[in-house]
Amino acid sequence: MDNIDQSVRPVMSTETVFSLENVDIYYGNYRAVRDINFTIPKNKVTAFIGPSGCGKSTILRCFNRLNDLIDSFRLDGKIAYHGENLYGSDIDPIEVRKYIGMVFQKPNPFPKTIYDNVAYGARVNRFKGDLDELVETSLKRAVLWDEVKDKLQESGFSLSGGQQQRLCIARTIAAQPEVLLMDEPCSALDPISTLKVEELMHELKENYTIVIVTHNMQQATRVADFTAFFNAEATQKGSKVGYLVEYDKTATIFSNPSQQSTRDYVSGKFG
Ligand SMILES: Nc1ncnc2c1ncn2[C@@H]1O[C@H](COP(=O)(O)OP(=O)(O)OP(=O)(O)O)[C@@H](O)[C@H]1O
Repeated sequence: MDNIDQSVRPVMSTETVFSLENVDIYYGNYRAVRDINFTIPKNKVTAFIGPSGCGKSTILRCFNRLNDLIDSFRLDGKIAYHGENLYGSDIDPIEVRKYIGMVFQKPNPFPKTIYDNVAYGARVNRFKGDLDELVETSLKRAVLWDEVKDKLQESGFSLSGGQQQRLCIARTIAAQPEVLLMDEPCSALDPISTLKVEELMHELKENYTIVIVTHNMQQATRVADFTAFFNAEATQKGSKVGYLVEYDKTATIFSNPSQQSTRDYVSGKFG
């Protein structure tokens, strides 16, 4: 088995946003991931890669406490956000989601106008500022403004898939989060839309910390500063448990990984 401890080097160069210490995640009696230790740096893009079922989405969803909505979910160990226990008894998961936004695999605009999609979170939070300005700034940051500025009152569904995904990113940004979690945000998009969302990530990381789950190796090399490779192994009970094999600069993971299983995965030998 891989020597895990030596290969999961902490990223020390920049401020840490999340740190995970001895994290185990369960769904009922089933342990989905085990012994996760690493940190997510601020204003960088971190990619999670690995074969299906190794726990990438499970871990991502822990960062904004989305798994709390699943009855059987349980987390052991600690996830800290800027040093504070994200699962502390005094932490309100709804507040957490204001700081840590999520963009999903399939674009999921609300059945509302383009404007109202972006303004939605601000209205819910009784935003006191200039709503028009917030909508415009968010659409500009999502690099969608020029394409929609003349049809803000049209339905979000009238947009193409790629535009809908950027609308969802604008909606997330409008809530003024610090972190953007993206769970395979391009898997339902055509190559041109994918490229636009990837370019967007480069721009957004100036202001946001981004964590992205992707099955697309090229995408990880294009967008991510750091990459975490997860794998899954069989347990004695016959189920599979996910674990972190290696975490490093993306260039290292793809060109000079320290673990053979990482090398095999990134070169397409399994997964
Ligand atoms: N709500 C749930 N209830 C029970 N088990 C779950 C639930 N969500 C995920 N799992 C299980 O946890 C394990 C990890 O799943 P997860 O979706 O996190 O993996 P993944 O690496 O993101 O997979 P993929 O790449 O296919 O999306 C899998 O065995 C999965 O079946």
